[in-house]
Parts: sequence; structure tokens; C-alpha cells
Amino acid sequence: APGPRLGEDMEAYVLRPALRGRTMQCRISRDKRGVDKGMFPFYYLYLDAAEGQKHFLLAGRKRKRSKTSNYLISLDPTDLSRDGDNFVGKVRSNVLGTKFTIFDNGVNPERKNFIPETARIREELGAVCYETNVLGFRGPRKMTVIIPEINAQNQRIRIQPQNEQESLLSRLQRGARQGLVLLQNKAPSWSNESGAYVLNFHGRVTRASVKNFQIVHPDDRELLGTGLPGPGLEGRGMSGRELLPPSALELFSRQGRARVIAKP
Ligand SMILES: O=C(CO)COP(=O)(O)O[C@H]1[C@H](O)[C@H](O)[C@@H](OP(=O)(O)O)[C@H](OP(=O)(O)O)[C@H]1O
Repeated sequence: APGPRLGEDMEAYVLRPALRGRTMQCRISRDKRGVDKGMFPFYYLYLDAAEGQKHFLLAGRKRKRSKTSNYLISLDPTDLSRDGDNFVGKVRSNVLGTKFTIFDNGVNPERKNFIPETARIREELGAVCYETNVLGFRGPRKMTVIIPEINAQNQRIRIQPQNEQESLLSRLQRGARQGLVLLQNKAPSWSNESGAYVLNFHGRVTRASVKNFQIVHPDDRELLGTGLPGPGLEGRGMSGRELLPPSALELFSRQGRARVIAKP
């Protein structure tokens, strides 16, 4: 897909769903160097464009004082402040770190100082649930991704919960799936030969990793959206449905336990 045009409104660009039938191939690099980057690394998202060009899109970093995993996403790699102009959204987990929600930069309506007349209620752009499996942490985890439907005009359905009960995760919990698209990670199969779980990444995997996953639609397991870390920890994500903030996808993939390798 073509990269952003010069002078394009980058906030609108990164929030716009990918066009149907188009593949957006991205990569994520992680910077763990430096004093506290082991605990709070930086993530940088790039779009791979024609002629080998890379377009910087987003930067992310785990925030230091939150009780839950809370990753801030910014348009500017040098400005990851929560109240900065470049703040475009965040990824927040539940207390257990098993469920994540991606918000834009709107306001939580349950905040005490929320003023409906002036503040825009935040949108939920997606959510991911990890289910531990019967094998405990030894087997591959099951990942369910929930995104709002994209209409025929390629616009995302607005999900702006007034309260927790209207959130994507609560709707998933009670089976209220109207206006939602549910995706899952493709279950790897056990290979006695390699002594590991395998999935066919069509030559794109260079190393066995718990971060290798393929997101598919349950009704069409061959239509892949894939998040893959490359050799230098640079992930390459392809999301056929929507340009989720893949730095968020990179973060999600860190929750898995079982290594998934490419089918020989
Ligand atoms: O204990 C908790 C209940 O689950 C959460 O505690 P914590 O993880 O520290 O998160 C709270 C922090 O103040 C965080 O800075 C806020 O995000 P913000 O700075 O982006 O506003 C967040 O606002 P929220 O995401 O809930 O709107 C708050 O909920």
C-alpha cells in the first residue's frame, strides 16, 4: 500500500482502517538499550512502502506509574507525554494482564472531571483477550482480537462506551457481537519431528519465537493478518482488516508462552 503523503494528517492516517484487499506490511523495532528501557522499552512502528522505503508511523512506550500495563502511543518518537499533542492513543490491560484494550486519545467518561460538553469520549479501536489453555503456560495461548466493524465507506463503527458494561471486552463476554469483528490466532499444530508447535509462515519466519502468530477470521482461516518479529526484533505485521497500532500488536505478542516455529 502507498505510504502517507507529504504533509498528510498523520493522526487521521494511523487511525484510518486499511483498505479492503490491501496489505499493509509494517515492522516494529524495539529499543531496550539504556537505563530503564529493559523495563520500559520504546517501540517504533514503520510502514514498509514501495522501493524498500520505510515510513515512521508510531512510537510506543510502557508507562511507569500505572498499576496496569498501560502503553502510550504517539506520533512523535521524541514526545511520549500523555498530555502532548502527539498522543494518539494507548493500550491498557486489565489487572491480570490478560486482556488489552486499544483507546484513541479521547477521555474516559467515568472520570470524575469529565465534562460532556467539552470532552470527546474515547473510542475503543480494538481489544485482545488471551486465554490460558488447558496445558497451562506450556501450550500456545489462544488470542481473540475484537475490532469494530468497518462499513462499506471504509469507516470504523464508533465504539464509545459510556461505562465498562459497554466496552468491547464486556460485549465479547456477554456475546453481544453486533458491530464487532472477532478474529483469532491460528492454532499451531504439534510436530513430533520438530518437537514444537508449527505454523506455516510461508518463509517469513527466521526464528522460533513465542511472538510468531497469525491472526485469522474464524470463518476464513486462510486470510491472514500476521504479526511476526524478524531477526533484529523488528516485527513485520500485516493486518488485512485495519491498521491497528501494531506497536500494540507487538506488545500483545509478548504475552504468549509457547514457541511457534515455521513448518519446514
Ligand atoms: O487500577 C486501575 C483500575 O483498573 C487502573 O489503574 P492504572 O493502571 O494506574 O490506570 C489509572 C492511571 O491513572 C492511568 O494513568 C490512567 O490512564 P491515563 O493516564 O491514560 O488517563 C488510567 O485511566 P483509564 O485508562 O482508566 O481511563 C487510570 O485508570
